[in-house]
Amino acid sequence: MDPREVLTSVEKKPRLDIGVKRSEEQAVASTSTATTKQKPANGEKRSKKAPKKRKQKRTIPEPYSHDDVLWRDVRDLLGVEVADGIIEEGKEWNSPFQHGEELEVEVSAISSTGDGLAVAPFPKPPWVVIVPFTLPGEVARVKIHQSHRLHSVSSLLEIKTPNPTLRDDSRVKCRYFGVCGGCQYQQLSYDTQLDLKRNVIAKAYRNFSGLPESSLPTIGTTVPSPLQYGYRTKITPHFREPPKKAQKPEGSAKPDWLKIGFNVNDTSQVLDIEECPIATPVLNEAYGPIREKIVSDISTYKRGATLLLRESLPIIGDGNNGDINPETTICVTDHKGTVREKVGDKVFEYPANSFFQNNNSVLVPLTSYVRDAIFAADGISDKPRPTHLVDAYCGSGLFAISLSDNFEKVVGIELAADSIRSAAHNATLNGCQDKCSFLSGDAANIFSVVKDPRDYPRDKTVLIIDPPRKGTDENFIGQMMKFGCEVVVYVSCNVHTQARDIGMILGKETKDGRKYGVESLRGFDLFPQTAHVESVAILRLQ
Ligand SMILES: C[S@@+](CC[C@H](N)C(=O)[O-])C[C@H]1O[C@@H](n2cnc3c(N)ncnc32)[C@H](O)[C@@H]1O
Repeated sequence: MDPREVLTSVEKKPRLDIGVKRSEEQAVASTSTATTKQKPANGEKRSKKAPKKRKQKRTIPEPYSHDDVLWRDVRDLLGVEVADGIIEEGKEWNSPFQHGEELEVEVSAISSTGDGLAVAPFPKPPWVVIVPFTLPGEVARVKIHQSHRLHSVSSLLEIKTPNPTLRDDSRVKCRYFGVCGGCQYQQLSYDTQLDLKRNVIAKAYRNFSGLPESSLPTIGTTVPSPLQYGYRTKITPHFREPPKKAQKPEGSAKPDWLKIGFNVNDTSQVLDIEECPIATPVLNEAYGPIREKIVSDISTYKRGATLLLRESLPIIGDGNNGDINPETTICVTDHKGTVREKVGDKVFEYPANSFFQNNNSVLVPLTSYVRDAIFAADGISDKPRPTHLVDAYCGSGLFAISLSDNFEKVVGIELAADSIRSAAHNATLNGCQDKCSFLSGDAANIFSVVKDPRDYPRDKTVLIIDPPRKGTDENFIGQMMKFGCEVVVYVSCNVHTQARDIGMILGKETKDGRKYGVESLRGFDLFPQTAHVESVAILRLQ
């Protein structure tokens, strides 16, 4: 069954007291963090009593950003024709709500950003209210705190009628859930989370690829993360600078103004957080003493700071120290330190402040899936077996090195100088330095390096693209089409820019007039309990 059907067409369910009790607690937290009555966070100017009518910023969101994705969902929920009609009349900024207004709404859908979406109740004009931490079918009391184009953002005061089919609050493992902006889905079953993520991919391709549904394969079920809590190997809690009139803290007690943690949902206020259940146990153990040290040293900080906690295998001597006990891990906090991690039988070292995937438990399933998909046609079609691998946006060499056993020659390219140094070092660490080379520079430069078909025969070459959230660009895609290798794997942490790029790729032809088709498309859950999804598309020349 299409997960959307489960999640958007929910019959009314009887009110359940258990849901009400939790939401009362949550209401205290949500109201206390989202209204102007609350003391401002450290370093922020105290706002005077909020005016009833706030000047509304009329900003159109950056394409493919979080706000743009939300906007598409708002437009879909109102109905594209209705929304476009209001835009034509120039009334799309006329919010029917006052700042601070409280009302009851019925949530009818869940957005790709993980928020509940409700249509403003009659007699309000067509308008959407965004209600965080709620599910389709739930009736909630909310407080409006911002208005944008055809929608207003609210904070949740109380869930009056929970959706008992989807919600089970006993699943929630974090005491900050419902206030912290980190997780959206702890109240859901893990299967529902995976279904929702599949639906996000479907919507992204509908909204951003420009491709007819018939040109895409059925989107596969989302591959689960082996760990659903305790998986994050990196966290970056932060705190703000002490307020000017801050008293020197007495003894070891943490002053009230000092909040060390993550942002309150949808705000820039810091929520004081003592533990994070999605982070690994090693990070949580290290975090308590780190917090205590900050409290005792706080008078030495003139500014705020972002902490870094990253799980690592111990590195002894030059790092080439043979067998590593995978059970023993440490927490690296030095931004300039080195982190060591094992993925399957490969070892990776990288600078603590550089990019590496944050959920180690799912990296073997992810890299094995990519390998199996690349060789899926082997022995079935008359095409030659791939022998050469080009890893664009290679970071510290995760894909290049993990898959190196399956190829004769591998090349990676990466913009960040320290990551590319690590990739070369990792090739040596794993004994594949003779077949792997790594180049520093913009990803598009790789095509001038692999252009000689004697070095990289097109029919035996695979290209992996794993760009940052903004996706790749026209220059890269143009050169990739001229290169025209047999298989392309596009891995992305932002399925919306991936959909845009794949739409572009499918609209172009290689030099010899061939086109790519999408052979498979599915999500990987690198971020359980959150609305994020990693999307993997396999493209093959037709
Ligand atoms: C999502 S990460 C993927 C890294 C690697 N594939 C991995 O999984 O560990 C994207 C990488 O692209 C790099 N990057 C960003 N812009 C780039 C560009 N124009 N050319 C090459 N690399 C780039 C970033 O530094 C980052 O390491």
